[in-house]
Amino acid sequence: MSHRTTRLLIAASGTGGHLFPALAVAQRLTDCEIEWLGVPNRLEQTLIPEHYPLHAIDLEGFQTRLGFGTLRILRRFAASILQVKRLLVERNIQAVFTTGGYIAAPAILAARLQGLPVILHESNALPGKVTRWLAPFCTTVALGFKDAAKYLATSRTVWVGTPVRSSFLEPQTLDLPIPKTAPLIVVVGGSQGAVAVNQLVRQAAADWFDAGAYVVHLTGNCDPNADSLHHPQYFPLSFYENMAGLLQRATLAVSRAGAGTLAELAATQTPALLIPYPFAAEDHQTFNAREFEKLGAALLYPQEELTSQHLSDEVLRLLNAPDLLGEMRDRTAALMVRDSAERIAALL
Ligand SMILES: CC(=O)N[C@H]1[C@@H](OP(=O)(O)OP(=O)(O)OC[C@H]2O[C@@H](n3ccc(=O)[nH]c3=O)[C@H](O)[C@@H]2O)O[C@H](CO)[C@@H](O)[C@@H]1O
Repeated sequence: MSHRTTRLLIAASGTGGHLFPALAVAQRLTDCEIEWLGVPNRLEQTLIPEHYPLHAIDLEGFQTRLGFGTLRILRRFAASILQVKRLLVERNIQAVFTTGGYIAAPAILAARLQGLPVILHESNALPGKVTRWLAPFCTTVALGFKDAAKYLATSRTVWVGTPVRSSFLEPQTLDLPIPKTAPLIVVVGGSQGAVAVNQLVRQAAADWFDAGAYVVHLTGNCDPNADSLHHPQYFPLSFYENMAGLLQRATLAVSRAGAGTLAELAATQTPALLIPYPFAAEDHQTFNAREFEKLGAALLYPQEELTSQHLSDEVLRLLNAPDLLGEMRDRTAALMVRDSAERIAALL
């Protein structure tokens, strides 16, 4: 029997929020030959397994004002489209999948120039600029949040949720010395950590320790004070692989509102106190967080209004309200699509 596998290019780059959903889809596409498109010096260089050939293009963000330098950036952008187009031909690619961001722009345009189908996954409640501009060129735009469709009225959209790594769908064990019955607060700042949240947490944590809680703090590797708090109930880690095990065990998460982490919080039904990154493009994390807040799955705290005392009190209030935590946990169910990766794989 002759067997022809589909050759697919995945364009996903930069942050965990773009890479992990793409990896989750790739894991499900066992009968495709996958090649990866990224840029030099970003997370894909360490995260993408070797069995996906990784091609890097030199792409400068075009989040720039018109003026001096614009022409140079446009010229480089045009060159990057041609570079991807050449890659599509040389590697005999038949379809393109992208999770948005800058890398999506040359990938989508090159695919269309080649007449290839493109599936774009947009995980945010407020679709990014590249998605809004280029969605009409895509065969289908798969959405993490239902409401995002209203920004993409002229495109073909379908709600699929946001894929999480397959480890989230099975119970995992947590390899940290935390007593079984102790409340566990997990602090997540996205794939790069969140220095402002880290500071608030370090100031707020003393009361949590007094209440018997443990804290696993994912600090990222850009925080100069990451090593400044020491306590037997406190585990600071710059990056942790076993997010599934950690969030499954967590009593409560204190988190930024990146779409990737939110999908994981829903998958593990972890109640959360969300502090959106105030400088995210077009404040999109606040839009994400509102989707959780309006269903009662999380509480939202704008960073500029939050003091360490308020954070400390709010966490203690929740830890002392098991019924409320239980309700929040139940409400995350409406936000979780268990077969999100399979739905995207089916589209592809
Ligand atoms: C600052 C910023 O603009 N971030 C954006 C970025 O995601 P960014 O990567 O910042 O954040 P996300 O929450 O989407 O994803 C983080 C990912 O990293 C993983 N992780 C994190 C820490 C750790 O120690 N171990 C680990 O595995 C998380 O489990 C998650 O899968 O793209 C997302 C998708 O477009 C957006 O919604 C975010 O707003």
